[in-house]
Amino acid sequence: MAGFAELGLSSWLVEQCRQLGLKQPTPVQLGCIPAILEGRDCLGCAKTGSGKTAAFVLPILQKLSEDPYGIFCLVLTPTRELAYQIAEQFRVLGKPLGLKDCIIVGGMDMVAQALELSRKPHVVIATPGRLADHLRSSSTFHIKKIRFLVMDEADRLLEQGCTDFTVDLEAILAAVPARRQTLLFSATLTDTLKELQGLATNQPFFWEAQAAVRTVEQLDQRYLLVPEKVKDAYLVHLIQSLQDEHEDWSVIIFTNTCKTCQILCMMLRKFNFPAVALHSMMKQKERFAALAKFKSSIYRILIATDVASRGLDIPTVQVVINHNTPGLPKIYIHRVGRTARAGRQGQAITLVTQYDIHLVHAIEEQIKKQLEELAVEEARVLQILTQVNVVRRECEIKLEAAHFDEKKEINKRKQLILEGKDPDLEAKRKAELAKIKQKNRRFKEKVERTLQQQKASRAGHRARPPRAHTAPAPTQGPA
Ligand SMILES: Nc1ncnc2c1ncn2[C@@H]1O[C@H](COP(=O)(O)OP(=O)(O)OP(=O)(O)O)[C@@H](O)[C@H]1O
Repeated sequence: MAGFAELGLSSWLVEQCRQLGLKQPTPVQLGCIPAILEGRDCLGCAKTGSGKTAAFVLPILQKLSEDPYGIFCLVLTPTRELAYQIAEQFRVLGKPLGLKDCIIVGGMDMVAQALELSRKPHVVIATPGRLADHLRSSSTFHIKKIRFLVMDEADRLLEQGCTDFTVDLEAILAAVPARRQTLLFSATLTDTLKELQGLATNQPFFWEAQAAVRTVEQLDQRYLLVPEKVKDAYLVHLIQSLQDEHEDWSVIIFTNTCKTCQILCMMLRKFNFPAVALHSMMKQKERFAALAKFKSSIYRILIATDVASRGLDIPTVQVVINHNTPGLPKIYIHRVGRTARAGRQGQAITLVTQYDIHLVHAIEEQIKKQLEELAVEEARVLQILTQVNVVRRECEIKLEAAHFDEKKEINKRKQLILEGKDPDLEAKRKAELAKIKQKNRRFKEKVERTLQQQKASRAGHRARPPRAHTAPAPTQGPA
C-alpha cells in the first residue's frame, strides 16, 4: 500500500504524519490527496472517523508551503466546536511552516476576530454566520484571493436544517474568487450532490468509499424498544451498567432539544453520574469548557443535542446513546459516528418508542444494516422506575423555575433582530411552515404505514419488531 510520500506529499509533511502516528494513509486520503495536489476540485465522501480532515489539510499545507500568503485557505464548517478541532489539525500538521490560523465563530469577541483577520492569517476556519457578519461589516480584510475553499460537512452547510446557512453562504460565495480549488467533504454527501457539484466545477474529482454498509464495521448497533414514559429509567440503567462493567468508559447521549439535554444532565447528576451538557443555549465559553472536560475524561458522560453530532473526534468515546430516534437516517449516521473511529470498536444504542419504529426502518434501509435488539434486565429497570421519574420531575420543576424556556425565546428574538428580521412576523411564518410540514409528515407516515402493513400482510407476518418484547407497560410504574 502506498505511503504518504507516494501520494506526492513533501518529506516534511510525511515526517509530521509520522510524528502524529499516522503511518499509512486511509482510503479517503489515498483517493483524494493526489487529485487535490493536481489542482482539481474534490468531493470526498467517506465514513465517519475515516480521516477526511487530514485528506484536505495535508495537500493544502503542501500548496501553502510552495506559495505562502494570507488569506490562502478558507474552511467552512457548521459548528463552532468543529472549527476549533479543524484548526488544531492545521496547527499540528503545519507547525514547521509557522502557520497562522484564525478561527471565526459566533459567540466569541467580534472585535478581536476582526483584528486577527486584518493580520492576514494563512488559514481561516469559520462558521458561515459569523464570517458573513465580518464580510458585511468590515473592510479591513478580504477573501477574494483565496486559493482553497473547503466545506467540511458540506451537505449540512447546504441543507436547510434548524440552522439555515443559505443566506450567509451566498454572501461568502460572492466574496471568494471564481478561480479557486473547492474541496467538499462529508460522510453523507449524496443527498446534496447536485448542489455541491455546482460549487466544484474545476475538473471535479468525486471519491466515495465503496462499502456495503454505510456505518463502520467496528460499530455494534443496537436498539431498545421502550415506552416513552420509562425511557429515562432505561437510560439510567444503561449508564449504571456501563459504569459497573467498565473501568474506562465514556458515552455521548444525544437528545432532540436543548431542554431535554439540560434536564437529562441535571437528572444524571442527581444520580451522581459524571455528566456534562452541550447545547446551543449554553454560552460559548461553557460549551468549550464542557467539551474540554469531557475530552479529558473529567466527565464520562456528554449529553448533547445535534450540535455535537457531526465531526467531533473524541477517540475515548465507546458508546453513543440516542435518547430519541433520529428523524433522519443521516443524523443517525453522524451521531453514531462519534464512536468506533479510526478502526476502534464502539457501540450505538438507540432508544425507540412504538411511534418511532418507522424511523428505525428508514435508518436500516439507508445504512443497509439491521439494528439488533439490546438485551436488558428489565426487573432492574423496574426497581428504579419510580425514583427516576420523581427525580426527572424535580429537575423539570427546577429548570422551569430558572425560566429556561423564556431565556430560549429571548435568545431567539435577539438573534432575529440582529439578522434584521421582525421576530413576530418570523414566528408567524414559522408556525405556518411547521403546520404545512406536519401535515406533509403525517401524510408521508400514513402512506409508509399503509405500505408496510400491506407488505407485512403479503409476507404473512406482522411488521417488525417480530421478537416478543417484554418492556414494561407505562402503567406498571407511577409515571
Ligand atoms: N492515516 C491515518 N492513520 C491513522 N489515524 C488517522 C489517519 N488519518 C486520520 N487519522 C485519525 O482518525 C481520526 C478521525 O479522523 P477525522 O476526524 O478526520 O475523521 P472524519 O472522516 O472527518 O470523520 P467525521 O465524518 O466524523 O467528521 C482522527 O483522530 C485522526 O487523527
